[in-house]
Amino acid sequence: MSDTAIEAVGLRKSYGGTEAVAGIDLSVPRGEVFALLGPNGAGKSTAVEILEGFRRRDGGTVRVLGEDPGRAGRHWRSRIGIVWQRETLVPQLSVRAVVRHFAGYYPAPEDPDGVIERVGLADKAAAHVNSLSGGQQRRLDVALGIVGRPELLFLDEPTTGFDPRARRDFWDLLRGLAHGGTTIVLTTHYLEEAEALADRVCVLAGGRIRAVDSPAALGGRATARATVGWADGRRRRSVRTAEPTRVIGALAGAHDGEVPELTVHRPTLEDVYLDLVRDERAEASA
Ligand SMILES: Nc1ncnc2c1ncn2[C@@H]1O[C@H](COP(=O)(O)OP(=O)(O)OP(=O)(O)O)[C@@H](O)[C@H]1O
Repeated sequence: MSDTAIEAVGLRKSYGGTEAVAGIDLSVPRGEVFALLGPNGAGKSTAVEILEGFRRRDGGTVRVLGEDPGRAGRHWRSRIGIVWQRETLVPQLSVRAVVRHFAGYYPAPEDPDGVIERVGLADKAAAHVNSLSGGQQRRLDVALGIVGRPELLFLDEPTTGFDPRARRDFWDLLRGLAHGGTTIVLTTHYLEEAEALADRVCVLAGGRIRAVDSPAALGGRATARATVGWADGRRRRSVRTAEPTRVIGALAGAHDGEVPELTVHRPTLEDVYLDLVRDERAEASA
């Protein structure tokens, strides 16, 4: 079995005159949590749908779990889990009935009640699906995505509409899956979600990859200069430096101890993300 879950080279897709995915290379090792970030219309869904085998590509080579998703069959599909962006559309069935039904599609599913428990819906197992709140429906979507014990799980904006507590619980669930060896590809607009979960993030804009790296290192974050700020009487002073500790040491000496209103700022993931996609907006309007 290959150590690579996803390998794409020169992946392309256009809709009429719109080049949605303009030749991207991706390599995702097994067991990784890989987050795709990018503004609306960046090409994330198109790329992911090609990897899932739901959309034809115009060019490039793609291997997902060792097979070409454009040709792979049912067995391959049973090794993949998908959590869709839309709400679950099922008739008036109970949560348990829906999860049992989906479990029947897979050769070696998890116990439906165990899955319901894992997504935090145990007390809703007998409830009708259409009585669930939006966040509870998303949990059910996740249950349906993982009941087949996927080797590779795709999640499209999974925590939209979650309250903060539900989001944290959901992150723990994903961490548990990753810990168990599931490869996870996540698209999200929440940068803190990418930072909390992803081993690597890929920023896509205008159908092209702008950067791929760990959240800590993306866009040169790890080595970026820090901004040290302090109050000098009534004036606010700041300096950008590659050596913030040395600057603070000097300031502490100059102030004989406590430096008034001391702050140290390093670029956040949001700062570098906005820089990366700002370039793209400038190119688009040029
Ligand atoms: N079925 C389609 N027909 C025509 N154009 C499409 C189609 N699907 C997507 N596009 C266009 O392709 C581009 C990429 O869209 P895509 O949905 O892949 O972006 P996205 O990054 O997933 O966006 P979002 O964050 O809004 O979900 C956009 O310009 C979009 O308008």
